[in-house]
Amino acid sequence: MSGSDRSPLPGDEDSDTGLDYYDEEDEMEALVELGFSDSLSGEVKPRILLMGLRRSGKSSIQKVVFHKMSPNETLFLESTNKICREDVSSSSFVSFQIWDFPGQIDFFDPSFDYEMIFRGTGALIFVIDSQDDYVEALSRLHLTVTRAYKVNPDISFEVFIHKVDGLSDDHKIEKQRDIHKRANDDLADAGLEKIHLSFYLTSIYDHSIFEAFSKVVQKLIPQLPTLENLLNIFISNSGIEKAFLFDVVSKIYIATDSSPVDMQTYELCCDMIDVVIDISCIYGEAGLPYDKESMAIIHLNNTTVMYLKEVTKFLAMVCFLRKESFERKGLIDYNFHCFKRAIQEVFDVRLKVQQNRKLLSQRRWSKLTSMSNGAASNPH
Ligand SMILES: Nc1nc2c(ncn2[C@@H]2O[C@H](COP(=O)(O)OP(=O)(O)OP(=O)(O)O)[C@@H](O)[C@H]2O)c(=O)[nH]1
Repeated sequence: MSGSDRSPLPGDEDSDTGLDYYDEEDEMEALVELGFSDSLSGEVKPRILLMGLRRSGKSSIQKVVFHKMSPNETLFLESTNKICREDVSSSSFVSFQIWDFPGQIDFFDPSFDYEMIFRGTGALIFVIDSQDDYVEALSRLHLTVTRAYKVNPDISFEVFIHKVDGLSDDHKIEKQRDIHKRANDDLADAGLEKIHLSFYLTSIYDHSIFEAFSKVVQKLIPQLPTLENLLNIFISNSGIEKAFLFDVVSKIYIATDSSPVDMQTYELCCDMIDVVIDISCIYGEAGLPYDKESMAIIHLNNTTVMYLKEVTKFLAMVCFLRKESFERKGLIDYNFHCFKRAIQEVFDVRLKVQQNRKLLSQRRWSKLTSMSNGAASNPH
């Protein structure tokens, strides 16, 4: 084969630049496709949409989870009448944009560019008020999901069956079953059974909303399997029963080991984080309430110990273990040290990838603007 008819190889002088250029463009396309880039601003953040009928509880969810608003204060929230965008960047792992939509969106309104919005979306949370009649909500859910899926089939569709605080346990399960069945039947009738909807029972009056949000956010972390593996290795080497990696600011857990999570354990973790921050604020030295030295041990009863340790500026590991295992604290601390170093590496790689993507995005944007300027100055 002559040099001219073979495909260029990565060692060839010219092809190197060609391949680089191709990769860059390709990666940008992929990023925009996957919804990880706001190509105009150069920002690289997954976008989470909060949608649903009026008064279903969207703004309350956002305020309680990300602004520490107390649930009772949400009674005074005014209706949202335009899209509210917010950046959530407490740690490198919990970094995304939330878009809170007004209740009534008209997909036929030409000023609402839903194609652009869905193209850049990682997760769409549809909130249904479980205390209200949900027939209209279900038809809106169907319309929204089918429109979004056509534009971007990679979106995670999350349905929050919300305000379940007013319902008995039996009633909650009954509602979930009914909503699940009707929503999936509607999709099957439209020949779209391949669309997967995840359902959560939520309320701002307990921890369920934080737990549900944790699961939504985890799906947007590409490194999740690595984090879970590291936690699995850490707990099995240290005799620990359950471990979580928490974002201390939002109390969203970004990963846990592969054993199942129960609500009570999750609530205890949230309470422990609150206690640590509160005590540190009241009795700690001036400065940040959470830093490299942050650590807490709580003996729950005669058999279980909770152990919290700082991992990074915004992340804490909270774990549960038996008292006998805690007697080997030296071994746990050694394993924790290795775990922390590994997390730091994952963290650094992620940061580098994010910076590179941002750079690529900005470079591409300036290339596009210089091309359009050139076209404007040269009409031929
Ligand atoms: N019982 C109960 N009430 C809730 C819950 N979440 C929100 N609410 C109440 O629901 C009402 C409406 O909440 P909003 O957050 O304003 O609803 P929204 O969906 O943003 O409304 P629009 O901006 O009009 O689209 C408020 O009075 C909240 O206090 C919940 O989990 N349980």
